[in-house]
Amino acid sequence: MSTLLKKNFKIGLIQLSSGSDKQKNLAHAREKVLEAAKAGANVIVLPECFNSPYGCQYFPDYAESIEPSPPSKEDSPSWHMLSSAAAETNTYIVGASIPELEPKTKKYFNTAFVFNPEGELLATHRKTHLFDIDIPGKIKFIESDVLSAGNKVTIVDLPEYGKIGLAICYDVRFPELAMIAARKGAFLLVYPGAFNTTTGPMHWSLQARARAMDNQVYVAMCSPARDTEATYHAYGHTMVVNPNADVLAELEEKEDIAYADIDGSKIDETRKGIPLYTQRRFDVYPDVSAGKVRYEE
Ligand SMILES: NC(=O)CC(=O)C(=O)O
Repeated sequence: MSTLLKKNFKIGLIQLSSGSDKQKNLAHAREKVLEAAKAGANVIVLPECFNSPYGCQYFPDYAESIEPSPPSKEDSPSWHMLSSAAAETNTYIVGASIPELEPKTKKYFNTAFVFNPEGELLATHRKTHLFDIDIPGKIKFIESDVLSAGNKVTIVDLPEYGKIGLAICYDVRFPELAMIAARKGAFLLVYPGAFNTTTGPMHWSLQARARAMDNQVYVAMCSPARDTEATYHAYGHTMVVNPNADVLAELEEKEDIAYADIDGSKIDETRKGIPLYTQRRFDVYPDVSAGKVRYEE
């Protein structure tokens, strides 16, 4: 058995097609979770903003409050759908993400959840790096016009399997989060994310493979399906990459589910062949996981 992963399992990533009707989005997401579980997935991932279209103009209307925990069904129907689907299917669900309204501060966040097979919430992650970019003539998107940023590295212990690192979309461009999670023992980094048709072809696969290669861990990136009628055109290409940076599964742009086997021996084999973990020179440069890190396990 692997040093990091207690038991091999199948991951299912749902490249969900969502529209403007939240109730329909939730019902549809639930159906797809049942489908993935029926196909044998033990850990199921949903994409960034699965209960709404992706765009700053939508966040306030679709936002839910998740405090106190558990929230009421009225305050957070998405939370309750994820919890009951996890319990019904006996799976772990990375239910990511939804716009969250923090009642106390009236701030909005882009928040992902992890539920266990009993339907209990194990962790939340608020997108830590907001998607503020301006590529002239191509795309301008300023998430910070509406959203506030989370402020921690999120590492979640799935008791049956081991630790995963969880972050959202633009977070993947900041290798520090991945390095910290991997050095704290994560075997898999999960990124629900909605790249677009400009940045997706440039960097989606490169980011996934780079985070996997640098850290010798599995990486799972889960996108919404592309909707060309929407204001934001998601790239799609949901993918799973192994610790040697090989792409194990990749979708196109339409709705579908990607499956991959997560095998602990592949991590050990990769790290034995190329032993980065014993060769780092922390006498020459600092270890980002050793300093003052705000993280949650
Ligand atoms: N949507 C995002 O948060 C990030 C993205 O599209 C990109 O980094 O490119």
